[in-house]
Amino acid sequence: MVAPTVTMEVGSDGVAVITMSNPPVNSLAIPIIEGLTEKFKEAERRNDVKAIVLTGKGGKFSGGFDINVFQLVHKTGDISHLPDVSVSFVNNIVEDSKKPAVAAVEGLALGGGLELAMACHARIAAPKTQLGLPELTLGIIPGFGGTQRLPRLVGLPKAIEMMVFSKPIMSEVGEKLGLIDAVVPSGDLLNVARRWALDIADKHKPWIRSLHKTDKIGSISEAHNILQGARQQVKKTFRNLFHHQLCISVMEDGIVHGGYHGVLEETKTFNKLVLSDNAKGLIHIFFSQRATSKVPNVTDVGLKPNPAKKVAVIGGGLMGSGIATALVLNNINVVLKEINSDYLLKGIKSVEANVKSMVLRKKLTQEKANKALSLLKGVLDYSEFKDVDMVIEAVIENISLKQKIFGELEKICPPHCVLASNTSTIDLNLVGEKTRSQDRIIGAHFFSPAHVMPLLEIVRTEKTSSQVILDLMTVGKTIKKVPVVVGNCTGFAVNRTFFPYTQSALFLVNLGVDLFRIDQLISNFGLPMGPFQLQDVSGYGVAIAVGKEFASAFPDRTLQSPLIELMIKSGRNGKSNGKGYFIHEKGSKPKPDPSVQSIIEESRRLTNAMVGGKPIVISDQEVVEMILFPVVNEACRVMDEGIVIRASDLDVASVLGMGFPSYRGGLVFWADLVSAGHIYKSLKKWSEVYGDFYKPSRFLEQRAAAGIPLSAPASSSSSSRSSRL
Ligand SMILES: C[C@H](O)CC(=O)SCCNC(=O)CCNC(=O)[C@H](O)C(C)(C)COP(=O)(O)OP(=O)(O)OC[C@H]1O[C@@H](n2cnc3c(N)ncnc32)[C@H](O)[C@@H]1OP(=O)(O)O
Repeated sequence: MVAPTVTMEVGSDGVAVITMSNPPVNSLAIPIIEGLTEKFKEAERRNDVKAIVLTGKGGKFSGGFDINVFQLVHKTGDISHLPDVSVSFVNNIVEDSKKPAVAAVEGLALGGGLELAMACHARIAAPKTQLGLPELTLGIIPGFGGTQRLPRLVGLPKAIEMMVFSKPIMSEVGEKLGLIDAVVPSGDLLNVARRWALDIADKHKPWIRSLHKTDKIGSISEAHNILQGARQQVKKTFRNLFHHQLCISVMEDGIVHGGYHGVLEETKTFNKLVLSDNAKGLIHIFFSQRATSKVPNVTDVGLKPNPAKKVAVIGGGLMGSGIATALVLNNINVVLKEINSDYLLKGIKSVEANVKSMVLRKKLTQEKANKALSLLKGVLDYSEFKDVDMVIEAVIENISLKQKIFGELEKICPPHCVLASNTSTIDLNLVGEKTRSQDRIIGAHFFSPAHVMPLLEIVRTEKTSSQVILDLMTVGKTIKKVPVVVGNCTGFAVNRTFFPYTQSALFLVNLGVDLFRIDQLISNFGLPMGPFQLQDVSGYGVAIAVGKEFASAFPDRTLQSPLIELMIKSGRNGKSNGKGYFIHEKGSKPKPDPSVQSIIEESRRLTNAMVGGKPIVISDQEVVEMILFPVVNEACRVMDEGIVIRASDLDVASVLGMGFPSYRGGLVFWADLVSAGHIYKSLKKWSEVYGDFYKPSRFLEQRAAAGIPLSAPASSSSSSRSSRL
C-alpha cells in the first residue's frame, strides 16, 4: 500500500502546486488533511508564493473524506476520531487564505473532495470529470461546508438535486451552472489553473469566496418555497430516513442566518448523524459491497480473467431475454438460442422491448440502443457456439433437460468456455453430473428482471475452478452487477435465507392477523413491498414451486398453508391477471382487495391454527419479528454451513436481491443491532407454541449464549463450521 502524501512544488511563476496522493481515489485520509493543512500554511507564509493550485495525483482529484474513519468511529463510538476540518481548515485556511487558491479537478471530485474544491477561489476541470456530494447515500450530510457552498454556486434547486438526491453531474454541466469556471483538456489543466490563480492574485479575475456569494440563492421566501417543495418530495421518496430532512434544514439555516452560521450548524448535524444507525448501516453496505470482490483463492492467487467477448444464452424466456439484454447493453456479443423460430422471435422481441423501454425512460440514447441490438444474434442450433467464451443456460427448471444441454455444450464449446446455469433451484452438481467438465460448471443466478436487478449470485460447487469463478465475476462486473460468490445448496444463499419469509407471513394470516396489515408493516419496515404483494408480482406458480422445493429440502421446518392454492382456485393469478390479494390496474398503485377475505377465512378454517379458534393478539413489532426472525435463523444456518464467505455478503445479497433496506445495513447487520439474544429468546418462545419452524438454529443459540455477534467470523464461535466454499 502506498502511503498517503501531500506534496508542494513552487514554480518560478510563484504558484505553489499542492498535490494530494492517496491511491486509488485520493480519499481525504487524516494524513492527507494534515498534509494539506501544513502545505497551505507553508504557502501562505512563503514570500515566493503568490497563488496556490490544488490538485490530485493519478488523474483523480478526490473521492472525498476517508470513509474508513467513519467505520472507526462506529467501532469505537468515539467521535473524536473525526478532526475539525470544516471550520479550521476548509473555511479558515483555504477559503480565507490571503493567497488565491484554484482547484485543478480531474476524474472525480466527490464529497469532501468537491467541498474542498468549492472552498477554493476558482475551479478548472478536465472534460467528463464527475462532480457530486453523495454523502446522503452514506446516511450523513456533507460536512466540509457543502450544504452551504453548493447552493451558493449552483442555486438551490440544482444543489438539492445533487445533494439531497445524490445525483452527480459532469464538469461540462458544472461549467454551465457556475460550479466550474472552465473546462479544459486534461493536458492543459495545470497550466490554465496556474494562470487563473495568478490572474486572481493580480486582480484580473474575481476572487470569489463561495460562502459569501448570495446572487444564486434568491430571497428568503423564494428559498423557503423551494425547500418546502423538497421536503415534501423527500418525505415520499425516503421513508424511514430523517437525514434528508436535516440536510434541507441545514441549507435553510445558512440562507436565513448566513453561510458561516450554516457551516456551524452543518457540523453539529453531521456529528450527530455519523453516529446514527442509518449511517452505520449504509457505511457498512458501502464496504460490504466492495468486499464481495475479494474471494479467497480466486481473486488473491494471481489469476487473470479471460475477457468474455461472445456469450451464448440458451432460452429466450423472461430470464434468458433479460440476461441477453444486460449483456448487449454492455457491449458483449450475444448468441441467443431457442428451440424453434417462434420462441426465438419471442425472445428477440423481449430483448428489443427491454431496450426500447430504456430509451422511452431516457435511460439510453437511441444510438446506444441500436448498437446494443446489433450485438444480438438469434440461432436455432449450436453452430455459433464454437467460439463463445461463456454460455448461460436459462431454460425451464428440468434436471434431465439441463443435463442433456450441458452434455452437448461440453462437446461443442471451446475448452476455456464457462458453462453457467441460471437455475434457481436445481443442485449444480446434478446439472453437471453427466459431463466431464464439472470444473467449468457454475451457477449464474440472476434476479428478475435480469437486466434491472443488480445482484448476481455466483454459485460454485466443490469442483468449480477458481478461473471459472473469476471469469463469471468479471462478466458480472462488466454488465454492472454485483457478483456475490456463494456455495451450492437448495435455494443458494438468497432464496434459501428468505424461504421462511413467505411461510411465516402465510402462517400469521392463518393465526388471524390481517393480511394487509402484514404487508403494510413490512413495507413500513423498509422492504419495497410486503410478502403478499410480492407473491402477486412474482406469480403464485413460483411461490408454490419454491414452497415445495423447500418443503422437501427442509421438512423439519416447513409450515404448510393452503392459501395460495385457494387463491388460484378462485381464479386469481396475482398481477398477471390483475387479481390477487391486491387489485392491479394499469397506471395505478395496487389496492387491497377486500373480497379475498372469504378465501382467507377458508384457509384459516382448513389450517385450524388459531389457538382456541381466536385470532392472535399481536403488536406491530411482533408481526415484523415473527416474519423476519425466522429469516435471520435461516441466515444463521447459511453462515454456519459456509454457504457465504462472510456475513456481510449476505447483507449485500439481501439488499440487492430482496430489497432489504440498505439503511438497516442488510439482514445480518440488522439482526446484530436487534441482538442475537433477543432473536433467540423470541424464536424459542414461538417454537414452544407453534413448533419447529421457529426453533432456533444451533449457530444462533451458540452466538446468543456467548454474546457474540452473528456477523463475527466463524472462528469467533465454537460451532463446527464446515465450509462449502
Ligand atoms: C465530510 C465529507 O462531506 C464526508 C465525505 O466526503 S464522505 C465520502 C463521500 N464520497 C463518497 O461517497 C464516494 C465514495 N466512493 C465511490 O463512490 C466510489 O468508490 C468511486 C466513485 C470514488 C470510485 O468507484 P470505483 O472506481 O468503482 O472504485 P471502488 O471499488 O468503488 O473504490 C476503489 C477503492 O477505493 C475505496 N474508496 C473509494 N472512496 C473512498 C472514500 N471516500 N474513502 C475511503 N475509501 C474509499 C473503496 O473502498 C475501494 O477500496 P478497496 O479497493 O479496498 O475495495
